[in-house]
Amino acid sequence: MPIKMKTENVKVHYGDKQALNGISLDVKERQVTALIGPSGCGKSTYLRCLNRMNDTIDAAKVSGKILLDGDDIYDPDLDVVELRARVGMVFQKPNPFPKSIFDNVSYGPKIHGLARNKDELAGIVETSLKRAGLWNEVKDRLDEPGTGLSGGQQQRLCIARAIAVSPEVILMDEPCSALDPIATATVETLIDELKQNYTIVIVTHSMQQAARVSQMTAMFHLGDLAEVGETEKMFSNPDDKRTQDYIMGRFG
Ligand SMILES: Nc1ncnc2c1ncn2[C@@H]1O[C@H](COP(=O)(O)OP(=O)(O)OP(=O)(O)O)[C@@H](O)[C@H]1O
Repeated sequence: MPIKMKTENVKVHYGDKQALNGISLDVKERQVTALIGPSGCGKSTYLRCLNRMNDTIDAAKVSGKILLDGDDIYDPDLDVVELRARVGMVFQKPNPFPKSIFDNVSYGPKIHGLARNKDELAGIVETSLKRAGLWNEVKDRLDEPGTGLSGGQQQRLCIARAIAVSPEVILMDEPCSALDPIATATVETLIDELKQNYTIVIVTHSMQQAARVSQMTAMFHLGDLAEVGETEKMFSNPDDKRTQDYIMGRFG
């Protein structure tokens, strides 16, 4: 698979504290890359580098190179709003807007001018909800508030919202941690389907989830990239002792 995003020697400081010590990692196109590692090792910080979400944290200073299709995402000519449409994000806690199901999904396409008229907009909403595996459950109540859905449905709504602006990459920060096992299984199946069209990077605390959904796994430890490799190998025969210890449950 070609490389979709490339990071070279990425360092992040929060004030005096260094959270990432120089991460060089390639994210392959149309694959799921899982970021694993003990709490506080820098997984979310790294994820936020990929669409410049760390810009929104005053104390955060990012250095190093971050490339999307070979282009520097810190290029001054690059529009960060555009970048975040290309590299979308789904958060830990489902966070639908306090608006209707329809408006939650149509908001992004509207502000990015992706639809020429109402019918086109409705088409984008339908396609996005279908891709997120939510259409059948909500098609008769698109005017109802998104916040009235179950947790698992809300998370799929947030995934539909991310998909609606036709992203190339979707970043997911522990997207199932607030969901029950059944909703988790639904979202995991969805992630597996989404990789046909999108490049996905997911932070997860669940080794089982990483093993189930990802093709590549990157193991972080104290701000370093301990090891990266094919998920199958990482979970059966890791090279790094820190990975072995972590997946055996010895720390974290
Ligand atoms: N906004 C912030 N301000 C200051 N320090 C921060 C901030 N966000 C994260 N950190 C620090 O940076 C380090 C890495 O945090 P990060 O959240 O990236 O780790 P993580 O691996 O995602 O952790 P977890 O698995 O617990 O979510 C931690 O020491 C954390 O305390």
